[in-house]
Amino acid sequence: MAAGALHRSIRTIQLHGGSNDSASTKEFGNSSLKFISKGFAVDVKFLSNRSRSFSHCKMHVIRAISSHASVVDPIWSTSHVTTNFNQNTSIESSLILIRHGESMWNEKNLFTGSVDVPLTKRGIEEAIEAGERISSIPVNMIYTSALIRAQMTAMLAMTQHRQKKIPIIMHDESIQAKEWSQIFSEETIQQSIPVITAWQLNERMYGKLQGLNKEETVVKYGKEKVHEWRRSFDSPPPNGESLEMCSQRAVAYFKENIEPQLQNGRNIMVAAHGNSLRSIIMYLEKLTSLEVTNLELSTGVPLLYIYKHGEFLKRGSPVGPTEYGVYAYTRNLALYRQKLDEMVQ
Ligand SMILES: O=C(O)[C@@H](CO)OP(=O)(O)O
Repeated sequence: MAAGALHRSIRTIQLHGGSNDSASTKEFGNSSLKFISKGFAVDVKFLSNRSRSFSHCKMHVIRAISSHASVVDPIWSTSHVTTNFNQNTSIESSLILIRHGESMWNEKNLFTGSVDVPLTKRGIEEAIEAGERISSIPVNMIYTSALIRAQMTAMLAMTQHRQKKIPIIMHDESIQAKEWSQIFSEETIQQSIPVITAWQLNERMYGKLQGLNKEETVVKYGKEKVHEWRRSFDSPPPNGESLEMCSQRAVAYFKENIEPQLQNGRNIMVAAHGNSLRSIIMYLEKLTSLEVTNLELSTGVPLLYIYKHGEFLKRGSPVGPTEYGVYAYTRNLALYRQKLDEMVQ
């Protein structure tokens, strides 16, 4: 990333990050400060520290290194990633969406929602197979929900990636967690992929249906009612979230956090859930509330979108690294794959 671009992005962090970026206040008396913010290791020098508020303090960014390692991806070093902060409309990036592999409650046919259940052996295999399918598609950053089934899926999928970078979960829950998970080798950072976890991408909260058997629920409440709870846009299950409510947090998160990364040329994988992804797909494909009722997502099947000119172009699901079709979609994908091929020779 060009230095100017990096500085602009840090300024954005100051403006929008504010208190979330809470640098350790005990360091405020110093004239300089190091901190990690939104995946950037930042060195700053304070020009004025009269304000006690971090977000209002005037500062000069001396150095900012991406701790979101693969943002500056060596394999992409001559590509658009280095030049894309100037709103270049030719920027193109890949977005992979993947619903987690089969979970232990999918297997038992129980409503799961916000309950944090792991993958079955089959789910693990699905995640690995998904990884093979996307193994030649660039991934610079990963977003997952806060739930283990999505996180397992992302991690297992990345074991198959030909780039061989290591996905590392970013811990932003406290200043200490941030400090204690720092990496001190730039080379190691470059070999890592940041994994951002966000509760907003969690499965819809299924209310009083959580833990109930789906078939038994149909017997008790009728097929129509249960279908309405499961697939309608705006009818919430008892005490739970409707798809619309789930969409209010998931799509808002996508727009605020993921879309800007795509706009900056970063290739993203999102590992999440049937309904949080349905709501995101509804946004990407501009589906109506009626159309989304027919949208079903299989476990462990990755979906590829190309982001270009502010539009999301659906590219279906890659079949595998040996399949040529998907890489012919765009020149960048073909070049990326070619570089991977050259690396193994
Ligand atoms: O139980 C759940 O949390 C979801 C996804 O598995 O089920 P449904 O398909 O009914 O939305």
